[in-house]
Amino acid sequence: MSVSLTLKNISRRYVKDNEEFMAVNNVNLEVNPGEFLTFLGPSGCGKTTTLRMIAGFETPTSGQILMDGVDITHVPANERGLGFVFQNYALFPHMKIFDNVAYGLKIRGETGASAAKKVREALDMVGLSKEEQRYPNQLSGGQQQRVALARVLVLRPKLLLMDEPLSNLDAKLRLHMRTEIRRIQKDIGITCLYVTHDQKEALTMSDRIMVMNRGHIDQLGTPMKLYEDPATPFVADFIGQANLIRGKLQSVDEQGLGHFVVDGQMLRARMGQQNPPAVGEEALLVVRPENLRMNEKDNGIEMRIVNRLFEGDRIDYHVVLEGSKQEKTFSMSVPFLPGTEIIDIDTSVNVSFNPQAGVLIKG
Ligand SMILES: Nc1ncnc2c1ncn2[C@@H]1O[C@H](COP(=O)(O)OP(=O)(O)OP(=O)(O)O)[C@@H](O)[C@H]1O
Repeated sequence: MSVSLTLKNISRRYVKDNEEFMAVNNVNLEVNPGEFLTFLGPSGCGKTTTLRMIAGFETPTSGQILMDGVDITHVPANERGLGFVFQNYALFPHMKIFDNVAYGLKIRGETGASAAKKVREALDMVGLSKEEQRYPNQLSGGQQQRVALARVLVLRPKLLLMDEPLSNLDAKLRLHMRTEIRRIQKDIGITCLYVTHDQKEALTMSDRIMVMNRGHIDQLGTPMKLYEDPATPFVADFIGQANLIRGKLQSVDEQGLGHFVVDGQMLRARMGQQNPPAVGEEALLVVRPENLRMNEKDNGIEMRIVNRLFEGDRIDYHVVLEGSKQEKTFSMSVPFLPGTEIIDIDTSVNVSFNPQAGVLIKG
């Protein structure tokens, strides 16, 4: 059983330092049944507040929340039938894993054989059937996190809400748990809303990502769409690494490529679909470090290498536009393969890219 969720013009106002501000500002969202949707953004952008309003722990200042078309805006949290997993997943240390998972059912008055069956099913979902007689401190951090998930899943929630559930785990375990959580969510087919400030986590786990910036949605889309066609400089910079190069859009040719002038030099790039600039306007070219090439001439611009970082599998060159008013350093990431030529700092190079690998946006 999976449900849809709709947010209609949801806002939340708070008072901070005696001033009112919008922590969440007019958010509209349709979450599809069975979807894994992530709220991504920097600290303070309103992710947690949005999730807490869906959970029923906060009341929106205005707007509506609908589950399968039914208005739940004012339904108390414990009547919404949702499961919430926090980053602090304190298990009861004196209770066996089985009892930790059974606890919620017991509170509801469900005990006996049917409750035990549900507990075993939940433990099975998270792959911990064999551990039911152990205590939390006998399990690894990742296993404990899965118990926390089982404890929520045993209640058969209609919707799973997760707020930074992996942030207390070490880096390696975090990577492993990304795959685990996604597998479990897919197996059950439950609709899931997930909060993180980690863009890699969002990219690898989500069906769609809602990028939040200062209380509003900057962009909503699939991970690939956000990466390839960012709507704003903020999204371009927050998702992956991006070079943002300022210039002016001179014209758009019959292939749909924008002709873009940067310090008197002409470059061609794809027009952004989400937020294209107008001809004659100042605009930004977004090009990823891995898409820049050296000395291939076509669609290139003269730059000077100012730094070089060896990263093992790649070399990261920092380059600047020679004699430009743009004092920014751009980044070019070149795979380090056998025979790769190493270029010295201070060398002038022609830095180019395939026009399809650059995108022009307003900014
Ligand atoms: N109860 C509250 N009273 C006043 N301000 C609040 C309250 N809760 C949150 N805020 C403010 O609202 C803004 C959004 O907070 P929120 O916790 O939703 O952000 P977030 O994106 O989840 O960030 P983080 O990742 O740091 O939790 C922040 O500026 C925060 O300080």
